[in-house]
Amino acid sequence: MSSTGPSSQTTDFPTTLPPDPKADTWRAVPAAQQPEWPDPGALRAVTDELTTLPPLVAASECDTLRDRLAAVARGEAFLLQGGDCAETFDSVTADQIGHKLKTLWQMAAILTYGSELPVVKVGRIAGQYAKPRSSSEETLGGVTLPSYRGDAVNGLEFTPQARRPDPGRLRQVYDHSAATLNFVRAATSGGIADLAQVHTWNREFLGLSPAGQRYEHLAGDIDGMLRFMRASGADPDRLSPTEFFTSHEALILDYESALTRVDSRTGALYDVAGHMVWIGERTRQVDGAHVEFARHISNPVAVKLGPATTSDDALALIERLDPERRPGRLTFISRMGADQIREKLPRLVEKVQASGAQVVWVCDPMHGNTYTAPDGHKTRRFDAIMDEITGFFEVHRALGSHPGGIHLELTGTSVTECVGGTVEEVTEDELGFRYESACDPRLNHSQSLDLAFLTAEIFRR
Ligand SMILES: O=C[C@H](O)[C@H](O)COP(=O)(O)O
Ligand SMILES: C=C(OP(=O)(O)O)C(=O)O
Ligand SMILES: [Mn+2]
Repeated sequence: MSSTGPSSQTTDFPTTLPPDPKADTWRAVPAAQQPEWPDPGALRAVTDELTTLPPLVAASECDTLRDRLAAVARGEAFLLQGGDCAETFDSVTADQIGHKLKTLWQMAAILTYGSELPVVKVGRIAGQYAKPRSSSEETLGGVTLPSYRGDAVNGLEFTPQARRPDPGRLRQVYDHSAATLNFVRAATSGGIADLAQVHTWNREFLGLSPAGQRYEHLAGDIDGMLRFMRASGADPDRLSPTEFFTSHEALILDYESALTRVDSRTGALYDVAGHMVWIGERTRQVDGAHVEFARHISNPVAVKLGPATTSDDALALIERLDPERRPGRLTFISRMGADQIREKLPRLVEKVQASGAQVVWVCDPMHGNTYTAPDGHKTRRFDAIMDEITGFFEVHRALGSHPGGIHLELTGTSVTECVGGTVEEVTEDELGFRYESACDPRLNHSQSLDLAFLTAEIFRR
């Protein structure tokens, strides 16, 4: 404790201090996809309060993630990033969060074995509450209302009251993120899941269906590795998958900047609402407000790159977001679609390689493969998702770059939102059984593990 006592403004403990004007330079620049808050005074009251609240994550944890991502950029680790398209306040329960974590741990164990690399685990979790939309309005049965923009902004229910943007929700985002993060920290540090336990869960999963037998060779190899470790005196039961980071799309800049603080150790700015933040395909304009905000923070930052991205766009984003070329600072998440990745990704990778910049290359095989099923549900085919991942590996292998990771929308339960799967198939007719997503279709537990085994097989080929 500081010698001047607890009332002092500084302590020996590294702290984060209130925002600095650099957190607000985005206000002078056009910002896409911002809610039309009906009452600016109410918004101001909430963001003023948010600036006084404690950080959700520590700046030093963001630095640790940047180090881990630097290893990914060098080809020495693999990133698994996943979670809901849109978290909802109602789904902040031990069950929902626990199943999601368990699914990510299980996938990470499979991918660690497949890639022979450490897997960096990052959730789309504890802050993923805001959605960019293709259209700002939705029409149902002749009635037109504002689109749902995530629980951070309005309610999913199709009524004028629910769809009215309410800035009080931003305070609820903070509270629900804090509760989620608290549970995640307890679950990851509480020793719930060591490597052997996670592998037992994977074995149970494979035992559930005859189709699971197709992954028997991989599971058997992992058994052998665990036996080998025990025999060599390295106790796998003590290898807990403890390290876990949070991420979300930094979309609503009033919220993100209210939670941006100065790190007293270094004077650098950090967005303390999550360890890593990304800029979406709809808000990645080089001269736009989201890039302007992100360039001032020291967190690891990612940008989604859709099929219209030019190599000049990619180079300009590097210049703007990572002028100092800090290892692990910048991740590019391509989301081209299975039918375009082999054509569109190579040029971007080649030009970035030629510039000498080192970024982390990640594949989001979800957002370029969305279609509407005959019954009206938004869905994605498991085969197309796997095809985009396969194309991503092919492109990087051909160019000598590292396929650094995968970014997925998934849940830990048995929802029926994506079609297909090789272990437990979901058909288009079954989408209505358990379609629970508030926005985009997620892989369910079985499809997520299926994808991890297939990706491990790609590594092994
Ligand atoms: O999650 C991503 C976007 O918010 C989502 O894909 C947009 O969906 P929309 O095209 O239905 O607006
Ligand atoms: C909005 C999203 O993706 P994109 O910006 O790539 O469309 C998302 O990740 O949910
Ligand atoms: Mn989505």
